[in-house]
Amino acid sequence: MTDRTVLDQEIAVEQRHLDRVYARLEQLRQAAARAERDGYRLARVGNFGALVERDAMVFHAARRRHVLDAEHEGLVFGRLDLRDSSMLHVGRLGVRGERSEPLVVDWRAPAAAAFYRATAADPQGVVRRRMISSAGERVTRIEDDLLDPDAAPDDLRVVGDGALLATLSRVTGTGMRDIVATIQREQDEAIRSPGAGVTIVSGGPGTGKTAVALHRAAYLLYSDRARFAGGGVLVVGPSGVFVNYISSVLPSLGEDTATLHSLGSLVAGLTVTRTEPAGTATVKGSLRMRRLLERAVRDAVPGGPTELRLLYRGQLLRLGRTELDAIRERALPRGARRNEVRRVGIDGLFEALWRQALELRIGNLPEQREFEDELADRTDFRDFIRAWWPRLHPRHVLAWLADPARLRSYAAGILSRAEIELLVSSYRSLAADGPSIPDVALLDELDELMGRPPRPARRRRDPFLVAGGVREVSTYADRERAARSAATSRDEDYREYAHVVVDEAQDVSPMQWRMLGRRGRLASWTVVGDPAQTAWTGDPAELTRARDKALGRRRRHEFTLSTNYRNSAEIFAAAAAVIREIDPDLPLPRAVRSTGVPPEARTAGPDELPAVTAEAAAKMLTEVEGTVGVITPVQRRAEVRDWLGELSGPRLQVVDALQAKGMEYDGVVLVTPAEIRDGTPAGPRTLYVALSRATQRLTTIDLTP
Ligand SMILES: Nc1ncnc2c1ncn2[C@@H]1O[C@H](COP(=O)(O)OP(=O)(O)OP(=O)(O)O)[C@@H](O)[C@H]1O
Repeated sequence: MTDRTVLDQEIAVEQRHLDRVYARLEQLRQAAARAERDGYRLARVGNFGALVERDAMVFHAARRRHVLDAEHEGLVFGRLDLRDSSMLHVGRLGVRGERSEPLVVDWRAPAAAAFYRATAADPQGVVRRRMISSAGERVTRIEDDLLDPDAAPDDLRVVGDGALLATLSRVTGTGMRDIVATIQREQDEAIRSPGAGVTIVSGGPGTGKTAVALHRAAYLLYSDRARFAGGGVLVVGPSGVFVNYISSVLPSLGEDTATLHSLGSLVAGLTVTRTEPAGTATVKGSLRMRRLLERAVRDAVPGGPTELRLLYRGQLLRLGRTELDAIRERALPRGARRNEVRRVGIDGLFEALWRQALELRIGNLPEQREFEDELADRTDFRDFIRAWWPRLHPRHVLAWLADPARLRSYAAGILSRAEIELLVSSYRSLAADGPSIPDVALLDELDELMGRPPRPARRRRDPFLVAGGVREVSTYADRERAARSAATSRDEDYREYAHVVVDEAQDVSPMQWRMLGRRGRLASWTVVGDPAQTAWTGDPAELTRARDKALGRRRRHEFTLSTNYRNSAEIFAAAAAVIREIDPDLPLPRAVRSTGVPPEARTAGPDELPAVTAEAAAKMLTEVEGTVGVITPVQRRAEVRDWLGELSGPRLQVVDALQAKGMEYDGVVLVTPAEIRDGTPAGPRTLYVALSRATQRLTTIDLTP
């Protein structure tokens, strides 16, 4: 028999199984819909037993239907033939046959772990591991690994080669793909690490840290749904571009309850995408900013009244700037929250005015209480209060920093002169540009420092109320539905996540760790990152302190990934050379795929740069089938976008070197790498990131010296 015939026969075997699975799925779908209808009918019987029964039925039916309805590209992707002659198929969800026999085992179930972990050295009872690729409902390809030849029966066939490499050579789409069919052993160990505590995953570029973080979120939701779907899983990435890129992975794994945010959108009501040069971001990320902001929130409102004048029973009551400042400062001892102690400030005014009225011996002076009521009724007094002690929103106070004199006075003695000037130049354009990503953590800090004006408590809707206001007794089904709807209707400012996943953690600044910590007080954590890629150039001890505080004293589990699945070996060699210059001993991952095409290095004079960039991008679009990223220094992004106007489209994206964090493109055109390297102290690391984004082709364009 030829190899081809054997392969076709084996494909036919798998096709029969897949047909059976799809037929069974259709049956289950119909049964689930029926059960859900019947379950609700049972509820109308109204006795307790029927309610419990209905509960169980609806719970299973509703959940099942939701899972079954999801689209399942590559539903079954693996098969294990075991030493004891049994066999199982691994897929995106578990499916049982009519006699409850497992037709597919969910990839997250313990029985499926061997699919990812077995090796020839440690076969874990697996004789043959088979990877099955399919398009829609058709099996297109199979690849086998014979892990335990001694235990293989004579008729066991082994076909195909290199499933992983075949997957890695696929073209990149606009969104990241799941890797569920080809998770590697070291990755699997991190994915299935215990749900409690802190799981820390590190590794160089392209080692699958993001992929691991997302598959881990899916794994946790599967392994303890009540806890993680109920409390919520928050996934945080560095930028909006990145969050967009990863947003389809969890849904493709059948999980749609996790909440994804970038560091610019974590605060309710904000969607900030503007990055800042690493130097400025480092200053804004320092814990010292908290002290600066503490000064700001205790300051007088810019443009606010500097004196209070009231005509009272023919006499002038007057408080000048010094008295007003003293009243404000007394009402705001350190730690007091400005929006919450407004009443104390107003009482201070009353007190000072009353004392003055006594001193002036105003005739017919009423009781102090009545005097205060009279003032409180007066429009001019109320207008004064609104101007002197307004309810402040964090963005109001941030806007105060646009005034260089104020900013300098808040920062004096806290930041160095050079640091202050970086802030002055950044905040000068705040009104025009809006806040940047590092500012979002400052806004969150201001929110905490100032507190919120007391608001009447909102009544919460009780998800367990059934018709007529009766509280449901048996609640499995409702809890399940409530958990799903909780994910969509969770308060924008929700802070009680059960698990927080932080990607690109090396770039989370101390101030950003504080912002994350506020949302993860009850959470276990998965933190993934690569210290070598950091743009943070501040005090490392400060960073460690802030991070440890956010993560708490929970037990830590550490994992390191060692294979670069993204870059061709040729491209990673160029990136490695840059990081080696500043860190010769850094352990680097191994790139497993070679294309034979080295990166192309071009140069251009300043005048030619626009044309050369456009030409290189156009060429790149013809050389690769998938996506092209044009990566620029932060300050050049807007102009490069203009240069490429006509080329822009779904396949081409222009990002600055900071937005490129975590991203992946088939082809990358890197504009003026020397400017990225030399621009800031974090330059070489930022360039290392930019150079390690491409899967197939890389072109660099530097200015001619
Ligand atoms: N086991 C795997 N099978 C197939 N593809 C994989 C596997 N692991 C990682 N990849 C692919 O490698 C690429 C890099 O993965 P990912 O973006 O998760 O790496 P990373 O470690 O987060 O990288 P970086 O630190 O550079 O941002 C992605 O395209 C991912 O799908």
